[in-house]
Amino acid sequence: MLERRKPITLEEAQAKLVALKLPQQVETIAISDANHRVLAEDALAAYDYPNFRRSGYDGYAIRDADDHDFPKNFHVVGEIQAGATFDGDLGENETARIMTGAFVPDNAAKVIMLEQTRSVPDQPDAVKIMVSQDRDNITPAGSEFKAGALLIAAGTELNPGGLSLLTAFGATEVNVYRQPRVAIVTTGTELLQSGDAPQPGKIFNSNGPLIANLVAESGAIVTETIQLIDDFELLQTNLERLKKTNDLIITDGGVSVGDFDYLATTARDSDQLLFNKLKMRPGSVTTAFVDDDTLIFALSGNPGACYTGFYLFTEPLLRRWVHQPSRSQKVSARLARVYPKTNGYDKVLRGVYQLVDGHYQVQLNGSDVSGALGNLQSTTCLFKIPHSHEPLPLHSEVETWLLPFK
Ligand SMILES: Nc1nc2c(c(=O)[nH]1)N[C@H]1C(S)=C(S)[C@@H](COP(=O)(O)OP(=O)(O)OC[C@H]3O[C@@H](n4cnc5c(N)ncnc54)[C@H](O)[C@@H]3O)O[C@H]1N2
Ligand code: MOO
Repeated sequence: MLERRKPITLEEAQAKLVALKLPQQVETIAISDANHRVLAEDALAAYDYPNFRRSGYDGYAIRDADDHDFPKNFHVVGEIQAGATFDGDLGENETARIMTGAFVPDNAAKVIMLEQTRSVPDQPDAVKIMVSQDRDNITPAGSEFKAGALLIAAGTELNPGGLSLLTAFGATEVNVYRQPRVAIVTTGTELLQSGDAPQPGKIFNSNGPLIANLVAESGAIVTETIQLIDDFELLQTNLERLKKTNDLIITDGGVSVGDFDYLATTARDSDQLLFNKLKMRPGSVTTAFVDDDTLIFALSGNPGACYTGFYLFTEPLLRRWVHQPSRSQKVSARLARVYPKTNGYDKVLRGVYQLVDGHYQVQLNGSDVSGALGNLQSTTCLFKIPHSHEPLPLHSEVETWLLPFK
């Protein structure tokens, strides 16, 4: 007997995923491993920055009291390299040669750039300063940050610039949200592995690497990618094993109504079935369920449907896990070419977009067939054609997701 499924819309399915409570786990990791990780607490300045008065130029430090009647000779009482300090004070008409980034003597008021000075013949301990300068060329202590100031807010995805800022305050570790651990299970007795010889009736497992790369690019950890023949016991054993050490499992294929579509049965018997039939194409069989506290996405085996389902449902959830919005940008775009087919279901098509005079324009990118994979490399967006008896007129506004990594 063919099991009847209750179809829901794309938006209803997305809302069910948004309603799922996700764990809030924080871990401490080395700064060197933190690029693209998401900060779990505000990072604050541990002290004033810079924490000493710094020279902005190579030159000579002088007192305010001596800043007049140029040109005149100064007695050079020391040389301050970047990294060194200067003990004591400058006296009348005394100066210290100073390097960019070096500690400025406490009673110096200005650094005169080297270009404004001349050596004094036969007097190695003297320098002639030709003119004064309007600016003091000194970066005051605490001028960029006061102790306790917010450096980077919690919830920010760290990048090389942010990590350099934390490092400037001596940080070696950082508290970030834990990334979800994701196992990928591709199913199908027809699947070959890359390196196998082509065989009649068989196809290469192209969705395995597709999903693995998409998961990794979304900021999650791929723990393993396995390939199983269609076998109910084998599937159950592997799911039981993977549930123990993963937050999420993404399966692919075997979720329709065929005799070997065992994932459909597994989903139906799970602790919480979220959805197993969508009022949309491609990917009408896209399924999500929770079993033993592990979220399982069962994506369609058809490559176009697998790709679309990942971006619509899986990617936003993986991003929410690490407190980030989806990397897809939702916009309204105008149809640049009529999509001539009419359909009883909403369609989410693989497209390409252009920005013309400030408006996004979108059109189908090659094939709309669920099993097609030739357009995945060049697809830059997904867009929705709502179900209708008439084709949408040219320039109609359509919901569009501009895809990341494009
Ligand atoms: N009687 C019905 N048949 C089908 C229905 C239906 O409603 N009634 N739905 C069709 C639709 S729509 C879709 S989509 C597919 C979904 O099927 P599954 O998700 O169960 O996937 P499979 O049947 O396992 O495979 C579909 C297709 O994709 C190829 N495939 C599978 N895995 C991979 C992989 N890792 N890499 C590349 N290609 C893969 C597979 O060989 C099939 O050609 O069901 C329709 N049938
Ligand atoms: O669900 Mo299927 O609509 O052909 O991808």
